[in-house]
Amino acid sequence: MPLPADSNASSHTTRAPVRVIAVASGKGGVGKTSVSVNLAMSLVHAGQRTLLLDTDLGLANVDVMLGLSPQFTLADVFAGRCELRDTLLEGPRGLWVVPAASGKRHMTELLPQQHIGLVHAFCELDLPIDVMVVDNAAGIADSVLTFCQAAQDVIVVVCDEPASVTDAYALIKVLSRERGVNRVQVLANQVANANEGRQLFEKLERVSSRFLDVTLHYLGAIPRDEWLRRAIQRQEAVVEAFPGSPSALAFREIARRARQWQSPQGPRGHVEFFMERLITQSANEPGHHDPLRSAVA
Ligand SMILES: Nc1ncnc2c1ncn2[C@@H]1O[C@H](COP(=O)(O)OP(=O)(O)OP(=O)(O)O)[C@@H](O)[C@H]1O
Repeated sequence: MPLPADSNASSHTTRAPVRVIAVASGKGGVGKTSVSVNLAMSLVHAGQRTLLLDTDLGLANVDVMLGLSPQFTLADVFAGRCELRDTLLEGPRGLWVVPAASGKRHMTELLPQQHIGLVHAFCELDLPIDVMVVDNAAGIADSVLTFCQAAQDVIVVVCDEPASVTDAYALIKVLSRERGVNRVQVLANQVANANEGRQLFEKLERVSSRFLDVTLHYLGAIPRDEWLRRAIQRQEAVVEAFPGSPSALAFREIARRARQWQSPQGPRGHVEFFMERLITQSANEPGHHDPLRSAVA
């Protein structure tokens, strides 16, 4: 897959930092991948050059949801069979996708340095992108925490199930206490009405503000929508397949809000610091090396 013409041509320019949005949920099956895919696609519709990164190294499915057939995945990169740029796929309307690998259990057991190496390798890809949406695995594994910590914004997806709310709280708790994340966006999915979404948020907010040093923002709600299921069956984003459906309209509104987020004033942690630094540097600088390879060596 050829990279865009200017992907290696920024040795003298300083680019605006790429906005990195991590999507996580705690509990599995709440709609995290649907949110990642449709948020990324809505950002593309809004003219943002977007990369969708699937980091669910155990149960990847971004590529399946978009009907893409990867030749290489992150599993091949870690096994030394290809470079990170070889995994890049072009999805609908120029959305860039980096697929993970499904069913490779050992991929879930990577070392923290390898997660960080991966983050750095992405920075050095130097793709001309404005936004990177990171679809995380369910749970609170190290990889999830690292990608959320490295992102400027974290979206936690919840739905109206007790386990979803308690697992979302558990995720927010470790992000806040162990990784210094102090700002989280909450997105309610599969809601029956707007009230339900707001109530879900308030439930989480009440307990978080009491016990944690973190600010939760209500990003909004995506309705339970049969059109979204149909889109999944067609292996398309609902915003592409059924742009007038209730969930597609909601995703467009979420993307509009996400585009208005202020850039953070300063680096939040060392991973973010490195990301911002590396993204604004050229990949062609003398002494350029492949941090992913060093990290996995
Ligand atoms: N807004 C919605 N309306 C209707 N159905 C939905 C909605 N969101 C998700 N679903 C249903 O939930 C299923 C799981 O969604 P998805 O794969 O996005 O969840 P996930 O949290 O990424 O799961 P996993 O943790 O297994 O990766 C979808 O196949 C779809 O059928």
